[in-house]
Amino acid sequence: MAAHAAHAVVEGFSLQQVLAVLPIDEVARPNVQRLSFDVMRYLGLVQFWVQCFVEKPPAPWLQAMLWVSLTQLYLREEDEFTLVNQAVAAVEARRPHAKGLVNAILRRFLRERDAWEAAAQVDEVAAWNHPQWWIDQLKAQYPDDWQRILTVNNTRPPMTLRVNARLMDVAGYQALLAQDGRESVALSNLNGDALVLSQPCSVSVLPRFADGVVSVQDAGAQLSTQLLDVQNGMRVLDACAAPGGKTCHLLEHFDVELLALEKDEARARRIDENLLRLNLTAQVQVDDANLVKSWWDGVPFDRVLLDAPCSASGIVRRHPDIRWLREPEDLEGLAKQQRQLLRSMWQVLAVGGRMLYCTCSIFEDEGESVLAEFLSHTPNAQRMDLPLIRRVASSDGQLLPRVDDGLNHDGFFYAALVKVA
Ligand SMILES: C[S@@+](CC[C@H](N)C(=O)[O-])C[C@H]1O[C@@H](n2cnc3c(N)ncnc32)[C@H](O)[C@@H]1O
Repeated sequence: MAAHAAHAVVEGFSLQQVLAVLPIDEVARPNVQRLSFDVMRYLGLVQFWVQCFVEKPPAPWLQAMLWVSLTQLYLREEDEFTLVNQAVAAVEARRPHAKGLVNAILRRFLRERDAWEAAAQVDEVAAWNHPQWWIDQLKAQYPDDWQRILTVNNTRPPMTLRVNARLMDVAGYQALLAQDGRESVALSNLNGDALVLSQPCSVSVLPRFADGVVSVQDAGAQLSTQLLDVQNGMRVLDACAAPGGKTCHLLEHFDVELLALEKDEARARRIDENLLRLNLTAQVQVDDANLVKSWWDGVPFDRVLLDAPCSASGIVRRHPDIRWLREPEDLEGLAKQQRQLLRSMWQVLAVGGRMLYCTCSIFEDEGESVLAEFLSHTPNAQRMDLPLIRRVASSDGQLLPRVDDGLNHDGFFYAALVKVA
């Protein structure tokens, strides 16, 4: 199943889509997921090996079986002979004639591992497991940090929780987790509500998850609530709201009148589900934020959160297939959407009000460039300093993905704009 999933991603389907439709036995699902996600993190490497060391390219599914098996052998997390035997058994069940070939290639890897690894070092795609255009873009933008970013992108993500400030504080929730034998680390350097579990688990076993005491959300995403600078009683718009992570976090802190807009109806239902579980209230409306006349009653908003659709280049560790699905040309289309949304949302912001523009991208084309273009055409927009971002990221608004002590978060771009008279 993991080989089918890997092959489908190479054909252009997202892993999430594919894993939702493949006939996977529920007992096997967590392992299929793990194998599929792992192979995405090492796809450049294992494709390079198959290309270099397998003389005649095997059929697509067999190639994908080799990618999955080589990834697991490379990671050295399981007994290598068990892995080879199981890979061969899986091939035998579907393509009996290819069993010998797969057995020979995997055993050759075990014998020649050092040489295979050394060969991959001279190929950037194999060494960094990202497409060449992505590596080049990061090198140009972050000459000192590109290697660190790519390394973080290839790690398994932490399971980060947000404790519902209306019901409990982080220390209280850590105590509940400890009663169940679960260790966690508070990310108080970054955000007062965030903690990382030492071992990821299913939400169904998290204490009081069903009662809304806790949600799953990256610590970088949790910064939007502080950066929007909301006060009780304000009228707030979340213009691109699904699945509602940022909407719910805001409502866990403030009593505001909140409109959550979302273009995609199916995704909008997830905002409702989250509000219900967390016992919070907002007006959820399915609409295109750009069609201002169709949804706006003409009363300006004190705060607007614009969490725009983007390449998701900052959350690659959580969605390791993204890098293989995106094309460099996608960035211009996304930037166009972002510029359009900024212009539309500016119309509904009150004078003196604040808009927070954010994306989960680390590409300049979707952050600073979009903002510079907007500011050059909008004389009544003033960019605010964001000391919180400067403290943890030493830049104006670009948070790069990190896994240091106390700073474990995805990559985000944040910019706060005030509308002057
Ligand atoms: C980055 S996600 C938002 C994540 C959300 N803010 C959260 O924290 O859970 C962007 C969302 O914007 C929606 N979207 C894209 N274009 C839109 C538009 N023109 N109007 C409204 N929603 C839009 C997408 O369907 C997607 O759900």
